Amino acid sequence: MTDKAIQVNSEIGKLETVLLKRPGAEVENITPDTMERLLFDDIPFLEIAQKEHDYFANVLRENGAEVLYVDDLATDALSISGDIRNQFIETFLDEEGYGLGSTHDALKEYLMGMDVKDMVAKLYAGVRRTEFPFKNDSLHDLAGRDAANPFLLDPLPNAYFTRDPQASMGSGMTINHMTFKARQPESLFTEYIMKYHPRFADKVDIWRNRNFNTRIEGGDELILNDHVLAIGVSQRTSSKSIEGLARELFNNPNSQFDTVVAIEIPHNHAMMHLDTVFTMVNRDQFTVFPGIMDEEGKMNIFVLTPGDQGAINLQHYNNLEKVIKDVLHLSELDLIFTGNSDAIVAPREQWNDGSNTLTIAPGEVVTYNRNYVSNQMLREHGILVHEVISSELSRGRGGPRCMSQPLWRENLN
Ligand SMILES: NC(=[NH2+])NCCC[C@H](N)C(=O)O
Repeated sequence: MTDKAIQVNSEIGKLETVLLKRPGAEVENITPDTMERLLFDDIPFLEIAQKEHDYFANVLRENGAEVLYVDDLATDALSISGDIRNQFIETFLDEEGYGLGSTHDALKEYLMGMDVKDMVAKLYAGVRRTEFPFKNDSLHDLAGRDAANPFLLDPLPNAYFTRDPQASMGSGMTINHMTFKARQPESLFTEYIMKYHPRFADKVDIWRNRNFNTRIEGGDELILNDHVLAIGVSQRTSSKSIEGLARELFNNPNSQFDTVVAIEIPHNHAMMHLDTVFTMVNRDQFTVFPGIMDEEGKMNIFVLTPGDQGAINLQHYNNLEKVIKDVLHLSELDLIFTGNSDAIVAPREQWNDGSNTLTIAPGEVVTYNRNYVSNQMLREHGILVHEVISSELSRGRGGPRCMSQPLWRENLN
């Protein structure tokens, strides 16, 4: 591989290029009945969510980052040829359970008849039964389906959390098999972008593809430095995927990663990913939600390193501070607790992604303005905080880190 298209050797190096998805019609295709299945706690007001998202994108641009939009890249990649488009639609429909039959044929005809940009927007927004003249359902299409669901293809309202379908890691990426059906199609877009978009094709190491059936999501994948990762063992990422990824990274000559810190966190909706409770904001500073530790401050942490003949060594620890200091060779570590560890403020601000900071340079972060206690804590610890507006975006349970996929960060010296 001559030139690289991805360079992410830390969580904190100056952000140069970032991938976002502006919330679209998909967000208005959530209903009270589907909300839970679609992983939302409320229905955002799209117009305001878009304004907030544009504000976020502008803060990143003003601070020197190139902002790319995933739907634009997908449109470019799928515009390359009818064959690529055909293959994509066949896979998409097949994964949605329309491998053959009259619904498959009708959906395919409808989607392939669109302008590519509209087709991409439609796949994110979802396709309703009543949208196009629909011939007879076949038994195959109806059996086992929820007849009350007005959507033939469900909307993908979580797409604006671009962190999760994949994770940039060194010169490559993991393209993720996501946990819930509601999000699984999202990483198919990443796969096609990485495979066909001229900016990325043949320039990205794929450490793990989405065809594995064990789950992993980008919110759990933290790049602590050019050879150490922290990965959450969580509702969304299994120990099996972590082991598989570690094995690949330790044995692939293009990878420099030799240490994976697997951090077990509670399996629940408020803390679905490691980055909702633990993020890196500077070389020796991290945010932490106190609720991930027991009363004695302990938790389950496993450090994976290469063993003999492709095996993996595993060590168990329970003190997060000590492990991070060891793997990063630091003498001191500053842990900044969400909501100042207050019994009410900490869980409230964690719920609104108070720990989900996006670091745009060492000691410089983007956070939601609603988490004012955590933001104040960050400032008191010397961090430069850029606040973004957050009333509607936060209803999907994700913050600035979740809403961004760095593709290029300046290397630290
Ligand atoms: N990296 C993150 N913390 N992402 C948050 C994703 C939130 C989204 N509603 C989900 O449940 O999947």
